Amino acid sequence: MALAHSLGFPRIGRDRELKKAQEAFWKGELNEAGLRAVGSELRKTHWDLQKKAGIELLPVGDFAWYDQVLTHSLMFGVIPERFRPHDGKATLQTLFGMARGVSDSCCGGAHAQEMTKWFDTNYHYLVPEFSADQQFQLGWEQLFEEVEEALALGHKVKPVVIGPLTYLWLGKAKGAEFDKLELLDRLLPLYGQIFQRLATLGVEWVQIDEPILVLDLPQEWKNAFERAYNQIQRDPLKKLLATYFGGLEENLGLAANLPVDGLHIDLVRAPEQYPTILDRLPAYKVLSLGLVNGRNVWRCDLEQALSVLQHAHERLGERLWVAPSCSLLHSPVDLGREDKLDAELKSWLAFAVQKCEEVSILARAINEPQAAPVLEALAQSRAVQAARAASSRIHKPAVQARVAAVTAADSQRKGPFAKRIEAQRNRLQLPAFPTTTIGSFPQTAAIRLARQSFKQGKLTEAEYTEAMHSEIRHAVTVQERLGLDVLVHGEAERNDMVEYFAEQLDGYVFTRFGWVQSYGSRCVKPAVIFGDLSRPKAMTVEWIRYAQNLTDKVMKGMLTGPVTMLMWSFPREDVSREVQARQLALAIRDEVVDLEAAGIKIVQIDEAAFREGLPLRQAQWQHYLDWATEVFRLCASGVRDETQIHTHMCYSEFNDVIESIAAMDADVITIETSRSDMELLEAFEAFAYPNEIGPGVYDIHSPRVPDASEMANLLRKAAKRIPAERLWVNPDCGLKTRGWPETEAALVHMVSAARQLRKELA
Ligand SMILES: Nc1nc2c(c(=O)[nH]1)N[C@@H](CNc1ccc(C(=O)N[C@@H](CCC(=O)N[C@@H](CCC(=O)N[C@@H](CCC(=O)O)C(=O)O)C(=O)O)C(=O)O)cc1)CN2
Ligand code: MET
Ligand SMILES: [Zn+2]
Repeated sequence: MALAHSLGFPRIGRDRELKKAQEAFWKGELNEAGLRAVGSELRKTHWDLQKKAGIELLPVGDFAWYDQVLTHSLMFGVIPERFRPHDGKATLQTLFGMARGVSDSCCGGAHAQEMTKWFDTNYHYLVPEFSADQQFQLGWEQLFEEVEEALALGHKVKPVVIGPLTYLWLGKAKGAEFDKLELLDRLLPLYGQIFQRLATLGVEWVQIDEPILVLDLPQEWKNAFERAYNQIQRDPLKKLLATYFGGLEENLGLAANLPVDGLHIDLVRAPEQYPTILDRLPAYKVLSLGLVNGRNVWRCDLEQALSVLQHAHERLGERLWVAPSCSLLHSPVDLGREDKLDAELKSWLAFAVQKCEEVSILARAINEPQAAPVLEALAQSRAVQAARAASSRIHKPAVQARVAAVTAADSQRKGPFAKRIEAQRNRLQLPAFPTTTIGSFPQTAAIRLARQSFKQGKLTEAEYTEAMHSEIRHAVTVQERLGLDVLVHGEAERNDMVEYFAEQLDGYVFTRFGWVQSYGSRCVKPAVIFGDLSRPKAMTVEWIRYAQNLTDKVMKGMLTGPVTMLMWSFPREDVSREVQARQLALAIRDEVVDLEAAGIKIVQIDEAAFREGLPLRQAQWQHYLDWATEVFRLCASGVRDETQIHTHMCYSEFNDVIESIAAMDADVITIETSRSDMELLEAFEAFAYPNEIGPGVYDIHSPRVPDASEMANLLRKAAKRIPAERLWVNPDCGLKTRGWPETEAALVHMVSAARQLRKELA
C-alpha cells in the first residue's frame, strides 16, 4: 500500500476570500467574528477538496491569518517588546500589528517586523525577532483549535509545524550579537508540549518542516539537528520530517538517521536523491516521495513518477507515502475555474486541486494497478506528454535563431560607464541628489475597477485608455507640484509588473483565477511560459510617450527585466531557465530601443527578483550569476551612451552578489535600504561599486510617513559610504500598495530631505 498525503494547501481561497476578508477587517468593515468565520469556512472547504481529491492524511496548520512563520512566533511567544500586549495575551490585533506595523499618532507607533523571501519562492514571511534573553512559552491556541475543528469534521489529520532549527534559522538576533543556536535548548521543550497536546487530541502523525536541510549548513547547525531531534523523540507522536525545495546532498545521511518515523524528500527539484536514499533510510522509517511539483503548474508525467514509485514500493512496501514536492501554498487553487483558457493549454496544466488528484492516483496506481481510473489517468497523462512534445505552438525557429545569433558584443554598452555618465549628465542636467520614485503610484480601487470593467466589456478600449491617461495626468501633476526631478508615469495601466508584460508577449498564457499568495493579503497571478518567447509589438511606448508629452521634466520609461519576468512566472520545464531568460532579454531589448527612439532619455529595467533567482546551494551560484547578469546586459545594451539605464532591486541581501550587480553595469541602481538603516550599502562601499546608487530612504510597506529629518539622516549615512555625487534619492520600492495621501506626504518630506542635503554638501 502507498498512502496519499499533502504537505499543505493554499489558504487564500479560490476567489481570494481570505484576502478580501483580511482587507475588510483592517478597514473596519468586517468584525473579528466575521473574519474568523471566513477562515473556518475556508479550512473546511479546503479539507473537503483535498479529501475528495483522494488525499488520505489532511494537513492542519497550513492556514494562517497572515503568514505561517508569524503564527509560529505567536505560538512560541516570540513577540517583540514593542507589540507585547499589556495583559500578556496575544490577540489577532497583536498578530496583524506585528505583520503591518502599528501607527500611533503620539509616539510614532511600532514598525512592522521585517519581511523577506521564503527560500527561493515569491512568498514572503515575517522574520522572527529574537533577543539574547529570549524566553519561549506556548501562547497561541490556533493549531490545537484547528486540529479539533478538523477532527470534529471527521477528518484524519496530520498537523504541520515548522521545525525548531528552521524556525531559528529564519529569525534574526536583535540587540546584542549572539548565536541563535543558543536559544535551541529553550525552544525545544515547547515542541514536546505541542506534541503532547496533539497526542492527547488523538493525532497520530505530525509533519515537521525542516527545509533548511536542503541548504549548505554550518557544522554547528548539523550537530544541532541531532541534538534537537534526540530530545524531541521522547514523546508519543509519530513524526514525518519534511524537506523540500532541493536535495539533501551532504545532509542526506543526517536527515535519514534523525530519530523520527518518516522522511519526505523533494524528487521534483532533486530527483537524483533517489535511489540513494533507499540505502540510507533505516528500515523502520516511512519514506514520502514528493513527485508532483508544488512549485509549477504543469501536469505531472504520471508514468515517469509511477516508475520511481513502483521501484520504491518493491523496497518499502507499506512504508511508502506519496505527496506533492512541497506545500501547495505556491500553487494556484483550482484549474477547474479557468473557463476562458485555451483547451489544449488547459489540458497541460494542474493547480492545487488537480495536484492532489495526481498524488492520489499515483498512490492508487500502486494499490490497485488495474483499476479503471488508474489506467485511464495513465493513458491521459501519456497523451498529454506526447501532445506537448509534438506541439508546434512551443517551438519557434525564428526565436531560437535569434538567440543563437547573439554575440558577446550584444551585451556590452558602447562606451564604459565613465564616458556614458558624462554624456548622460550633460543631457539630463539634474541637480545633485536627484529625486525620483521606483515606478508605480497607488493602484486605487478606481483603477482596478476600470480595468475590471474593461475586461468585462463594460468600458470600451477608448474609455479605458482615457481613464488610464487621466491617472497618468494626475501622477505627473503631483510629481511636478512636489518638485521631483525624474518623473514616472505611475504604472496605472499595469495589473502587475510581470503579468502586464506577459500578456503582451507570445509564448505566454495567463489565467483568470490563478492567484498565489505573495505576502499577507497580497497575491500575484503568475503567467505561464509555455513556448518560445517573443514580442509581437511595442508594449509600453505609447503610455510613456503620452506621459513624457505632459511635462518638460525627464520621464523615466519603466520595464521589467528578464530574470524577474522568469522568476515571477511559471516557467517551462523542457528548456533551461537560462534559455527562457535570453528570449525574454531579446524581447525587452527591443522595447528599450523603441523607448529610446521615442525620445525617452532614461529607461528603468526592474530586476526585483535577481537575488531570489540565486540557487539555494552555493555550488550553483556562479553559473546563475553569469547568465543572469549577461541577460540583463543583453536587454540594456541596445541603446546609445547618453541613454541612462536604471535598475531596481528590493528585499536583497547584496553582500553575496555585489560583484554581479556591478557586472550588470546599470548606470543607476535603486535599492531597498531604509529598514536596514543603510547597512546594505556596506557591500557597495566595500566593493567600491562604481556606478550611481539610489538607496531607498523610506519603507513603502507601511502607511507611516517618516519626517524629512529621518530621511535626511539616512542620506547622510549613505553619503558616508558612497560619494555624494553618485547618490540618488528615492523610496525603497514602488508605491502601488499605498494610498495617495501618505504617498504625497512622504514624498514632500523626501524632496525636502534631498534639498537639505544639497545645501549641506554644496
Ligand atoms: N509578481 C509580482 N511579485 C512581486 C511583486 C510584484 O509587484 N509583482 N512585488 C513584491 C511584493 N509582492 C507583491 C505582490 C502583489 C502585490 C499586489 O498589490 N497585488 C494585488 C493584485 C495586483 C493585480 O494583479 N491586480 C489586478 C486585479 C485586481 C483585482 O483584484 N481586481 C478585482 C476587481 C477590482 C476590484 O474591485 O478591486 C477582482 O479581480 O476581483 C488589476 O489591477 O487588474 C493584490 O493582491 O491586491 C504587491 C506586492 C515581490 N513580488
Ligand atoms: N517599477 C515597479 C514598481 O514601482 C518595481 C517594483 S519592485 C517589486 O512597482
Ligand atoms: Zn521593489
